[in-house]
Amino acid sequence: MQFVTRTGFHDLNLASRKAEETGPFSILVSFYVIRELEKKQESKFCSLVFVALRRYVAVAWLETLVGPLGISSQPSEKELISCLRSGLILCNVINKIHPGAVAKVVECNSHAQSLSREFQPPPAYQYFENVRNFLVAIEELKLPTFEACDLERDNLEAGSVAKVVDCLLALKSYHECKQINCGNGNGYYKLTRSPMAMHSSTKIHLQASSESCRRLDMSAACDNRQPANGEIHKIEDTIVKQLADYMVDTKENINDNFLGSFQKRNPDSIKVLSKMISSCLEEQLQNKIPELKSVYKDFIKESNGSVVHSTSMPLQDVSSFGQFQDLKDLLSRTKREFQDLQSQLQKDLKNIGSQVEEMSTAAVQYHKVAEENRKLYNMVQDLRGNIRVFCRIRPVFCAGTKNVIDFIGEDGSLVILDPLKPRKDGRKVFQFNRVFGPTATQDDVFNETQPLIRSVMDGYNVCIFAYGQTGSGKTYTMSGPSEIRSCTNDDGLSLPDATLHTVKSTSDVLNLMKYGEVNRVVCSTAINSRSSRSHSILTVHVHGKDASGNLLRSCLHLVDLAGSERVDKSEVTGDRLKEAQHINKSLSCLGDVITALAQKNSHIPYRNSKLTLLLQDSLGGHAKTLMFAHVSPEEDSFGETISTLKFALRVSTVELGAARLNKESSEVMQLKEQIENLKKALANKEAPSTPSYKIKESKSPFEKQRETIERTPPRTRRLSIENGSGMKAMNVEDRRRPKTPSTLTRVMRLSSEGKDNSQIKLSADVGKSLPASTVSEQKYSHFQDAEAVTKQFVNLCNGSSMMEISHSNAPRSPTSSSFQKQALKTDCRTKIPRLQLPNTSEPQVHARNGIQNVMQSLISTESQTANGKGSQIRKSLRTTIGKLLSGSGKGNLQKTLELKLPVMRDGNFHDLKSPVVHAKTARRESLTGVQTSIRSRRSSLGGKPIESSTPMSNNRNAKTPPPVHPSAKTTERWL
Ligand SMILES: Nc1ncnc2c1ncn2[C@@H]1O[C@H](COP(=O)(O)OP(=O)(O)OP(=O)(O)O)[C@@H](O)[C@H]1O
Repeated sequence: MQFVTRTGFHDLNLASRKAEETGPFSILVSFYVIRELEKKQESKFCSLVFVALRRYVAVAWLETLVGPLGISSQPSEKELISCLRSGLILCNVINKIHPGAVAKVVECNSHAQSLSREFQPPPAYQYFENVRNFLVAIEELKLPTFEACDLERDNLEAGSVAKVVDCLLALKSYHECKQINCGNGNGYYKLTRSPMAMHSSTKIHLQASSESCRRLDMSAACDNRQPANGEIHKIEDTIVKQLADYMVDTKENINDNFLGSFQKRNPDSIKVLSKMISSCLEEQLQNKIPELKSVYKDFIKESNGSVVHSTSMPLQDVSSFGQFQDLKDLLSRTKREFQDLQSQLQKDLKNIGSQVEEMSTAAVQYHKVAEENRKLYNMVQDLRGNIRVFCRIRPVFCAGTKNVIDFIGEDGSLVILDPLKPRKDGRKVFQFNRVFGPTATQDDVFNETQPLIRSVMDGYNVCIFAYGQTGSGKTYTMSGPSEIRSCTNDDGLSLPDATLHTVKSTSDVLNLMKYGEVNRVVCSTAINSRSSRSHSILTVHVHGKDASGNLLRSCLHLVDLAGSERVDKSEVTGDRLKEAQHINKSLSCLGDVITALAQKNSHIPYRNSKLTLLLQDSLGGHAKTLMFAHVSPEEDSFGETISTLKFALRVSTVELGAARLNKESSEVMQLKEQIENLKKALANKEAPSTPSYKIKESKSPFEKQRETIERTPPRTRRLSIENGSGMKAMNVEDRRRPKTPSTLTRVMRLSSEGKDNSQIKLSADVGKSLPASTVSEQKYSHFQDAEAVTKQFVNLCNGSSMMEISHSNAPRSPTSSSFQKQALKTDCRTKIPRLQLPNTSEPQVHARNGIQNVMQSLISTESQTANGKGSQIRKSLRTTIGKLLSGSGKGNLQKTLELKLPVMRDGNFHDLKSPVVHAKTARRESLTGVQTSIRSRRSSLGGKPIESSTPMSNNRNAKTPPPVHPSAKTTERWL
């Protein structure tokens, strides 16, 4: 507002002072100005003006009771105090309101005189008595009082007159209230207090006296005045502006003329102003009371948690009201702050919630990743073939013995404390795949071990061995808590050599274990009362077929090693001492082997002890190996414990390579069987005493084929499953002889029995033309070349590497065939004796394909054995069989067909399965656009199809075996 901006503090004082000096109307004007100033928070100015206004009101009221006071109607503070100093007026006033309130009023003889002699102070004792009695009466009425000395001073203190005025106005309100309510005390009385006093007051007087009827004075607090209408509002603004301008302009000269001149200039405005101020006051009074009532109730409610039930509003004094306002402000401020805090809290909670959500998501992902890591780690471990190491700690037997085990982690960590060192320095940390504490049960151990046992059933070799100090619980782990051992061999049972027993049930295995334990020497030492004096190895061989007919061969070694022991501790002597030395020695050898394996040395000293020799396959092969490292937790075993754990750590670093599955597909098994049969047949041929091969009269296709062969001696192709020695007999001419296609002697007939035409039966009607109805293009095809057969053979193989076959570079040319020596190994250990096959000298033998050729060779060699000429195994057959046995060509397994060939067994011919590639034929046809004719032939190496009638010289696919030194003994291994 213009006025405010142009009015400083000095101006406010001036306005206040001048306002005190103006008449009633000017008071109203000033009051209005005050209201406006209050709006603009010019509180000091307002307060000063308001103090003056109240003083005038009080004086006016006194005069209505006791008549003229002899001072002006708008007296200064000093005038008022001087007037009241005798106390006579005060006593008269209160006696009028409350008769007898001051029983004895000291009448001053000179009172009348004093009225005429203004400003003459009466004797002190007089007014002192009166004032004191007045104050007592006021106190009894529980109205605001003042100090008697407030009337004594000539130099008035700030606020002292205000107290006197407050008291008078309170008395006035009381009087009015009493008049209204006829003295029943339940009404309101209006209590006013000087703004100065309100601001300085700090106490809240919550008095709900039934006697005192109190009312809140709204005049000082009202800031809610609303103009009656828009016109008034405009005029009001104009008046205020003019007043302000005037006051500022005249500054020092605001006096009684102020309003006069103002009225002159704005005669209508004065009327309006008067009306406006009156209505304003009334409105304020009427409107503010209920509003404050509710505010007050709210305040009480919020402060005390209780609701004030009263028909009349409990009154406080003015100071209480001021403090109430302050508290209200404080409350609203606090509310706002609280709301801010609440909203901030909500935000923070929201943020925290989202952060927690993020963290939980991250945690879930972390767990997933951790789980995946664990799987991958295990996978890597599997691929590397590390020996798994479990550590088991047996319980402490002697209570009170210090335990060296400090911590056992779920993740396989183990912390050992050196008893001779302080805890901080003596901690040694180890990490294994799993650590079983003293409370772990056999079930716990078994649950962790079970997957390995399952692996045995899947065809893997598994070795589980228990290592550790004597008495640390190896036998307990491997055999369980049942203690069925016997130190003696009373029943005479002895197992001098290990033998294999067929077991059909678990009890069979347990019985065998019992046998082993009975046979095991156990004796008492200073460390273990039932100390095992030997290693115990139980091997379970598993042979079986899975649902697909694949053959599984695996074994499980359960090794309970004798414990390493310090003889000074075990206190053994004599034979026990020797046993201990042997035990320690073999364990030391085991340690050497482990060290060599861990360091990947080229030489692994397996042969240094029977133990390591026995465990060779498990430690250096492709088995799955698990070690249980056993430790005793006692303090005095600390040295051995550390040694065991270090050894176990070294073991855990040994890489065995990926475990190998010992599974043979049914096709491979059948092929092996064929080879076995062939070997037998060849052996029969070779044996000089063996009678010549007799062919029974039979109407079977193969018998017909054999008859045909006899009638028309075929140009057999030399086939051999041979070793290098077979090359000695290789005829160079034979090797150079070109491959000659045979006449149509072999017809493949697609079997319609198979689900997908996957079986082809070979008809051995050599030399016979098949009826057109059976030799159709769909059902028959030529078996082109031995290599084609052997390639299919390879395709059928799913990777057994346990067989060893020697081979030489045999020629492809279909020359006279003969079997040479062949060496066959299974399981890398079982060696099948080489077969020496007789050579054939027949130059014009028809070429035979694949296994069929082998059969033909077998048949032909029957009559040619006497010639003593060595036959050759074709290089291609050998090579492909080699590949087959080394496991290549798995991928085509699904597309392969099976060839059934008749083989001779026990003097009779039986069907023998051999593979052919139907899919390959189809592919060839699709690529060349030429359908495979019965009469067309094709080199297995991709040569062009040739007619069966093509002269031998035209066969460009014929190959000559490379020259080989006769003394060469080349063997190749497929592992
Ligand atoms: N986990 C276990 N809980 C309860 N007792 C156990 C445990 N491990 C071992 N023991 C007990 O400790 C003693 C020694 O165990 P055990 O004979 O298996 O030790 P060891 O390592 O095979 O000894 P040694 O090498 O001398 O043959 C036995 O009495 C056995 O019952």
